[in-house]
Formats: sequence, structure tokens, C-alpha cells
Amino acid sequence: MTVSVLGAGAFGTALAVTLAQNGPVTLWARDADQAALMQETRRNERRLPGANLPRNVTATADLNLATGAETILLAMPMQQMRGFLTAHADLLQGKTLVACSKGIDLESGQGPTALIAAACPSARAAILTGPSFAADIARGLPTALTLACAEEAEALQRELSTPTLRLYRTTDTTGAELGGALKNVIAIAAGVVIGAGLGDSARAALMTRGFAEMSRIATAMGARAETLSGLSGFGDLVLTCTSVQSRNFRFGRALGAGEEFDSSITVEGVATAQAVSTLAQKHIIDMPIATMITALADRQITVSQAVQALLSRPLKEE
Ligand SMILES: NC(=O)C1=CN([C@@H]2O[C@H](COP(=O)(O)OP(=O)(O)OC[C@H]3O[C@@H](n4cnc5c(N)ncnc54)[C@H](O)[C@@H]3O)[C@@H](O)[C@H]2O)C=CC1
Ligand SMILES: O=C(CO)COP(=O)(O)O
Repeated sequence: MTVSVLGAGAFGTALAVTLAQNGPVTLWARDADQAALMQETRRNERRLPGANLPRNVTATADLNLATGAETILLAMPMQQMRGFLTAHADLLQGKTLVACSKGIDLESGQGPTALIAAACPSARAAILTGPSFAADIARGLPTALTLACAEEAEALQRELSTPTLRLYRTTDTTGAELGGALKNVIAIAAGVVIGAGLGDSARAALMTRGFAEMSRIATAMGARAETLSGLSGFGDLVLTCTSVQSRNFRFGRALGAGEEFDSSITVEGVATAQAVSTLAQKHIIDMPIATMITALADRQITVSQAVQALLSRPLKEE
């Protein structure tokens, strides 16, 4: 049975590489030249340098071909997902759609599974999320992720697990997708702390308070606390706040150091901070770190003003 991956960025390509251990994979790129180059060279040098596409991965720009599969992974940046689903709903109805993106749609305030349900009501929606860098997955390093699906998904869990990629299953789609989205915001903040030279102790404090902030909003929105403590929440928070492989962390580090950052690099946490600040107001939840990151990324405040504002908040119980 063929699995398709739509979106040939770093993550989509890495997933295609690992899933090819189980059977044929179709990797769809929206750009025909990129698809042809990948099919010919068996590489995706632009997005995932160094990885080789196994023989049973077919790179294509033909969406009709790619959507012939029953199981389809969506691996485009989060802010592109709603438009993609709406434009191609007719090809995606009735399929199992596994979102691999981390974020909250700015316009609707929805996560990936709600976007899928809205655009393709007859599809089965799932989300694959957790601590994993594309380069690690493609190299075959051991990785564990969360597969969240409100419906029965044991067969899907087996289909998408590979000898090096171990999936854990949950029905808590809200918790899994909010954990994956929110950790990017905290990772930007952790980067700011390091970029501004505030030290590792400050980063540990930030990560801990950031986790409290993530848990507050997620449980208010219906997530289970144990999902937040799992791979998709705590696990991914630790990875992204402590590794220079993370683009969100590197973006924050540049912000903290007053340096420029390449705007062509995907940094999901900026839009997520904005979306979550709106959700926090709606649910009357205090989210000082996300609010600060929105203001910092918009250049409304300086790093020292942000730090001062966080440190001068009223003292309270932990
Ligand atoms: N790179 C990583 O290590 C990981 C990434 N993710 C998530 O995967 C998602 C994608 O990230 P990356 O692959 O890393 O980004 P990337 O920047 O490497 O690639 C994004 C890809 O999406 C394509 N794309 C953009 N708009 C599109 C559209 N409207 N329709 C179809 N394709 C479109 C681009 O052409 C590009 O190939 C993000 O939400 C990210 O958080 C999750 C785990 C790990
Ligand atoms: O989500 C990721 C790791 O789990 C990738 O993080 P970045 O998008 O910050 O690179």
C-alpha cells in the first residue's frame, strides 16, 4: 500500500525516507522543477542536504497521482495548510490525512485536525508530532513521536512506524497539536535568553514557566495534562529549547543578539505566538511569554524591556 507525503520540505522528505522502509512512498512537491530534480538526483539538496531518496520513493508534482494513496501525510508549513486543504478538498475527501505541521492557523485559531475536519469532513484526521529533527529521522537515528487521532488508529500507528521511528498513540488530538505548536513559542524565548547572554539558569526557568504556560492554555482548551507531559509537549519542548538544530531556537537567538535572520527559513513559532495570544485573551488565560514573543518579533519592545517586564511581574505561588 502506497503512502503519500504532500510537501517536500525538510520534514516531508525525511518522513518519505524513513517510511520507504515499509513500502513505496510518493513524495509530492508543488514545484514541478523541484520534483523532477529530486526524482533524477535522488536528493533534496535545498531542504534536506545529505539525505538520499530510497528507490521506492517517487518524487512528483502530480497531485492526482499523490492523492491516489489512502494514507496521506500533510507536511507543509502550518499557515499554508488551510489554503491547501480548501483548494484540494475534492482530492482529499475520504482519505486518512495525517498532519505533520506544528502550529495554529492564524486566521481561524484552529489546529491542523480542525482544519482537516472543516475542509474535508469525510476524511479521517490525525496528527503526527513530537521531538524529531528531519535530519535525524532521515539518518535513521532512533526517534519517538506521538500519533494523535480521535478515531481508531492502531493500524495507522503500525503503518507509520518504522524500525527507527517509534510511534505512540493517543486520542487527544487537542493536547498533541497544542503541545507541538506552543513549544515553538517557548523555543524562540529560550533562544532569546541565550542570544541575549542571560545564561543557562535563566533558560531552565524559562522552559519550566513556559511549560506551565503551555499546560494552562492547552488544558483550558480541552487537552489532557498527561499529553502535555508526553513526547508531543514536554519531549518536544526540551528538544527545541536546547538544540541549535531548531530553527525556532536559532531565530530567537538572533533576536536576542540583535542579529538578522534569514526570512526564507520556516519559523512556525512567530505566527503561533500571535494566534495563541488571541486564544489566551478569549479563554482569559495568562500567557506572559507568548505575549512577550509576539511583541518582540513585531519589534514593539526591546529584549531588555521584555526581560524587565517578565522579572517585575508580581511574585506568586508556583
Ligand atoms: N524540519 C523539521 O525538523 C521538522 C518540521 N516539522 C514541521 O513540519 C512542517 C514543515 O516544516 P519543514 O518541512 O521543516 O519546512 P521547510 O521550510 O523545510 O519546507 C516547507 C516546504 O513546504 C512547501 N510548501 C510551502 N507552501 C506550500 C503549499 N501551499 N503547498 C504545498 N507545499 C508548500 C515548500 O515548498 C517547502 O518545500 C512545519 O510545520 C514544521 O514545524 C515537524 C517536525 C520536524
Ligand atoms: O519541531 C521540530 C523538532 O521537533 C523542529 O523544530 P524547528 O522547526 O524549530 O526546527
